[in-house]
Amino acid sequence: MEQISQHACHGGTLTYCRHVSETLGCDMRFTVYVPPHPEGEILPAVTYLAGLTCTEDNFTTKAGAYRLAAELGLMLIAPDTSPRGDDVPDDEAWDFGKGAGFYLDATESPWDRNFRMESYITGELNDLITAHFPVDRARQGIFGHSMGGHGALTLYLRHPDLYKSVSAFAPIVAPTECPWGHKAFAGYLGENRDAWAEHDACILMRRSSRAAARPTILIDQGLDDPFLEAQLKPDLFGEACFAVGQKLNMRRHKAYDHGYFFIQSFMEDHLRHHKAILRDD
Ligand SMILES: N[C@@H](CCC(=O)N[C@@H](CS)C(=O)NCC(=O)O)C(=O)O
Repeated sequence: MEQISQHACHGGTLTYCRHVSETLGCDMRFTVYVPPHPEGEILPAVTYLAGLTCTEDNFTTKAGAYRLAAELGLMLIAPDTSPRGDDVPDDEAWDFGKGAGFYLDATESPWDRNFRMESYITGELNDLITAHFPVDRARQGIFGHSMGGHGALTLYLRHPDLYKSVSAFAPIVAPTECPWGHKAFAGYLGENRDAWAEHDACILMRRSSRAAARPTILIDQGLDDPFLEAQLKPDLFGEACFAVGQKLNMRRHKAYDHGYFFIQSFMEDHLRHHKAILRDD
């Protein structure tokens, strides 16, 4: 792993990193914020998954998360949204290919060689961060925005031993029922709908048997979000949670759109949500 740059930030350090990913077959970048902490202490960590067209830098520069992360003693990890580089296949559209990895492992050619973001985030990246930063592997959470909200919800539901807390801003909750999801899943997973179902937060929630034992899930959604009706459909997730007894705090906010001004407005509540669940008992 190569350290690209390191910056003092609210008493802690923000590090931009680059490494050769074996899982994705390309160079990848990510950032890690380490809050001020006593020497030798290991810390709870929350991974943020960004949305379509984003890199590791959108959250890092626009979410306004680090002042409170410093106060709460939370590590924050911001990966990229897809494999990168000239050798990685791409699509002309902004909602498929690079910048649109959808946090799953593709099975269709030519995407299956590089587009393995689920294995990358939950495996290789997690191991790399544990090796280089003071993270408590047993106290990790995940959150995200839009496509990254889909990633956070599905990786949380698919990897319960890894992630203990989850929240999302304007998530895609039912990719099997919206145009972004149809396009991505058909491209990455082919036409097998059983494979699609494995990456749909609503279906995973309805199938889950441990909902009552899980902590509350926090979701914020702006009501002036242009993607709300056609792509995001948060009510479907509300119905799925209700059906299985999952506690859900879904908040709808008048006037807020889909962007990072919305995200930074509610960031504090998300960090406090994760800290409360990841507390050191
Ligand atoms: N294709 C449009 C929309 C893309 C979009 O809204 N992406 C969201 C995630 S779904 C985002 O976070 N964009 C980057 C940003 O706001 O910093 C664009 O590039 O303007």
